[in-house]
Order: sequence, then C-alpha cells, then structure tokens
Amino acid sequence: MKTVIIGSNHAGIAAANTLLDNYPGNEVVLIDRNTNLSYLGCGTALWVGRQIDGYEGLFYTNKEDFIKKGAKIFLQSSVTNIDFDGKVVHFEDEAGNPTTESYDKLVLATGSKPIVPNIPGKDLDGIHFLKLFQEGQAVDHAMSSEGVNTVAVIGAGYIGVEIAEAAKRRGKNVLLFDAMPTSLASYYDPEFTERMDANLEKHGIELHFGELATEYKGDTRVTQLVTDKGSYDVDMVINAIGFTANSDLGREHLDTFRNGAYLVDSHQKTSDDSVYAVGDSATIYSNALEATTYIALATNAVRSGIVAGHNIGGTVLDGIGVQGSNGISIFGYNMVSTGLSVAAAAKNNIDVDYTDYEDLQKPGFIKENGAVKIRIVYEKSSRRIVGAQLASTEDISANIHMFSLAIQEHVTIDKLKLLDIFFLPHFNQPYNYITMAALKAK
Ligand SMILES: Cc1cc2nc3c(=O)[nH]c(=O)nc-3n(C[C@H](O)[C@H](O)[C@H](O)COP(=O)(O)OP(=O)(O)OC[C@H]3O[C@@H](n4cnc5c(N)ncnc54)[C@H](O)[C@@H]3O)c2cc1C
Ligand SMILES: NC(=O)c1ccc[n+]([C@@H]2O[C@H](COP(=O)([O-])OP(=O)(O)OC[C@H]3O[C@@H](n4cnc5c(N)ncnc54)[C@H](O)[C@@H]3O)[C@@H](O)[C@H]2O)c1
Repeated sequence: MKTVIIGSNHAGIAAANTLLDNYPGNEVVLIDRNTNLSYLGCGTALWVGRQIDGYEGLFYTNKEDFIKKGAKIFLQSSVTNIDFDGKVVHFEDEAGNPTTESYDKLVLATGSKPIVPNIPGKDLDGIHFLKLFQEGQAVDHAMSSEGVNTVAVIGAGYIGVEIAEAAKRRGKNVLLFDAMPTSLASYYDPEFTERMDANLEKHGIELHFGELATEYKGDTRVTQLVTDKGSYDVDMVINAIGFTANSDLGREHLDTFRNGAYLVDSHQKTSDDSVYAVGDSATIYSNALEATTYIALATNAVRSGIVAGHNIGGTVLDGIGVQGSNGISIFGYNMVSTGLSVAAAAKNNIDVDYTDYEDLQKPGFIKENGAVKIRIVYEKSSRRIVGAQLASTEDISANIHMFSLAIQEHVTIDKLKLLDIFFLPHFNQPYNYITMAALKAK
C-alpha cells in the first residue's frame, strides 16, 4: 500500500508517524511546500516576546527523521493538482521540475490559511500575518528595526492577544483591535474576557474593541491605520482575524463544509474512498454541539492524523470527537475553556444555563494563593455539561481536561455535585470551586 501525504506539519506528521511506526511495509511519501516541518506556532509569541531564548526548540522533528524511518519526503515542493480518478499527485519538486507520485491512499493535510482583511492598502509593506515560521521571523525582525515603535494588531483572538503581549514585552506601543466588544470573544463569556481586557490594559496595551479597520495607508509602507472610529499612526500591522481551511487542491472534487474544509467521517475519510483529510483542512465532530464543525487547533491536527493513519494502516479506529479545549496565558493571567460558552451556545441555538463560582485556589492560610473564577455551562433540557471556563493567576489548566471528558461522555451537572475530588492544602480546598459551582446549579 502506498500513501501520499500532502502537507507535513502537525496533522501530516501524525498520520505519517502512525503509519510508519505501526504498519511496516507501507510506503509513505510526504510532500510539503515549506522549507521546514513541525513548527509549533504556539511558541512564536514566546520567542518574539523574548520569553524563550530562540526559535530552535519550536521544531520537534525534521526531514532526516522521516528518511530514517523509510519514508520519501519532498520539501519546498508545491502540489499543483491532483488527478483523483487516476490517483496521481502532480507537484513541482525543489528544483522546480514537474513531478508525479501515484497513490493507493491520499491524505490531505494542507492545513489552513490566515483570513486576509479585504480593505484598501492590504498589500503595503509592514503588514504581517503570523502563520508560518517565516512570518514569525519577519515579525521578529521588524520589531528589531529602528523606527518601529507603534504596532497595531488586528484581531484579539488567540494569536492577536498573544502577539500583543509579545510586542509590549519588546517595548512597543501596542494597539489591539477587534470587531467584537471584547478580546477572546469566541472562547469566553464577557465575565471572563473583561478580566483579560483589564489585564491587557494594566500592562499598557491600548484596546480598541468594537472597532473595524477600514484602510491601511502609506506610500509603499504602512504608516496609518484607518478604522470606522478614527485613524492612527502606526509603524507595523499584524493581521490575526482567524484561519480558514486550505482546501484549494480538492474543493472541486470533494464534499466540503461551509468554510471550505473537507467534510470527513469518523475515520477522517472524505467523500472519495481513497482520500482522507486531517487537521485544519478538515471538519471535526464537536461533542458539545453534537454536530460537525471547524476548529483549527494543533491538538485536533495530531489526533485526526493518528485516526487517519490507523484506518489507512488497517485498524478500524473511530475518532471520538472533540470539545475544542484551549488555553491562554498572558502576563501571568491564565484562562482555559472547553466546549461552549453561554454566548456560543446561544449562537448555536442550544438552550443553556450556567453556574459560576469564585474562590481562592487553596485555603486562606496558604500565602501564595490566587482567586479562581469558574463557569460551568449545561444544557437546560438534558442537564448535560456543554462547556466550562476558568480564569486565575494560578495554574488551573489541568482542570479543563476533566470538563472535556465530561462533555465527551455526556455527564450531567448533577453527577458533578458529589464527585470525589481530593483535598490537600498545597493544592486546593475541601469545599473546592468545582464542587461548589456544581452544587449551586439550579
Ligand atoms: C501563531 C500560532 C499559534 C498557535 N498556537 C496554538 C496553540 O497554542 N495550541 C493549538 O492547539 N494550536 C495553536 N495554533 C494552531 C495550530 O498551529 C494549527 O491548528 C496547526 O498548525 C494545524 O496543523 P495542520 O498540520 O493541520 O496544518 P498546517 O500547520 O497549516 O500545515 C499545513 C501544511 O501543508 C502544507 N501545504 C499546504 N498546501 C500545500 C500544497 N499545495 N503543496 C504542498 N504542501 C502544502 C503547508 O506548507 C503546511 O506545512 C497556533 C497557530 C499559530 C499560527
Ligand atoms: N492558545 C491557543 O490555543 C492558540 C493560540 C494561537 C492560535 N490558536 C488557533 O489558531 C487559529 C487562528 O487564531 P486567530 O487568533 O487568528 O483566530 P481566532 O479565531 O482566535 O481570533 C480571531 C479574532 O479576530 C476577530 N475578527 C474577525 N474578523 C475581524 C475583522 N474584520 N476586524 C477585526 N477583528 C476581526 C474575531 O472577533 C476574533 O476575536 C484559531 O483556531 C486559534 O484557536 C490557538
């Protein structure tokens, strides 16, 4: 069996490693247009903000690792089209020569692309995106340039908020814009985002929410940002208004979701029996929504790659869906969420209630101790948990995994009330906030 994988970042790598490590004898070919593979974009802000020494540790594998395992790998090789009937992939190799690879099974792991604000001046110099390693390098380089003092970040989602922090750490004046009235509006309810907004402001970031960029101005280089509410002199712009699926190669042939992502089943198989799609290029099943959706996260990319790899290798393995669990840590303030916020539930016509609680992480006699705010969201009719959010200066990240499992397994809010949660003053309280929030549920 010969499998060709287009795209060798997180999803393609997971599919390739699953096949190579578990199903010897399978022929695996990886093709990617980039110079590198396995770049952890999540580290870009840490590196640009000088919280880590450099970018070198942000790659977890390389071309040689795959060659050692017996795979064929082409980098700097762009796939131009796919003959789905003849099962042949056409690409230009590193030297620019037209080349082909036939396949028995094809894995599309072409990921996502940043959404480009479609406004005048969008192609001026000094306007950046933050998807690829090379784009991170360009942003890092620009921030070191003389005369770059004011940075406008468009989009206060995960990338925007993280790079705003990094730019501030580099001593820049930072203006953060979003169409929504708060930061992180797709992940958290306002009672949580207002804390992040206060945190950003406290650290000197100028917030412009509910404000839309309408034009980038300058001769060749951006010097001014115009919005529906004003205009601002800027030296650099970073666009971070979300990703869309990169399904350019198969959109005409395969069934797609409303944003163009390849529609896949629980084996990651597309509408073509020989073709699988994984990671940011594909849809995913949400256990909170109980529906197919699109969530661009590295964690989903890895899991979907593993599922595709096993199914191609011959082990039937159903994906179990996701909750879109995510987290962020900005100037020491941590927020994690999973499933649906109250706002996201309303948007999806799911009638929910929620229960909030706030308390110290540990008993009052422990000195190093921060307050934790928790919200658990549950469906009114079934009482199943559909979401949770936590915010604190404490490391509350591990809590969210339990809520992720609860959503996956359709656990009700009532089941949580008397759940056995251990107590040790070094870590938590006997009347802990999870129990207390659950007990408070209507
Ligand atoms: C700055 C930043 C921070 C992030 N932080 C986090 C985080 O903290 N946690 C988290 O879970 N997720 C995070 N993400 C999201 C995560 O990086 C993506 O969800 C993940 O990269 C998706 O992996 P993928 O392999 O599906 O797609 P991609 O990473 O998009 O990779 C697709 C690959 O396909 C190749 N390709 C595309 N078209 C072709 C073609 N025609 N021919 C050849 N090759 C092609 C590309 O070169 C690329 O290597 C972050 C993303 C960014 C940009
Ligand atoms: N910590 C993490 O887990 C992490 C970090 C970075 C990126 N990621 C993932 O990578 C993907 C891309 O991240 P992202 O930050 O680009 O997307 P995002 O969806 O997190 O945020 C996009 C933001 O842009 C805003 N927006 C949309 N259109 C706009 C417009 N025209 N003008 C102003 N604002 C606008 C939205 O309201 C939203 O707040 C997401 O799936 C994200 O979850 C995750």
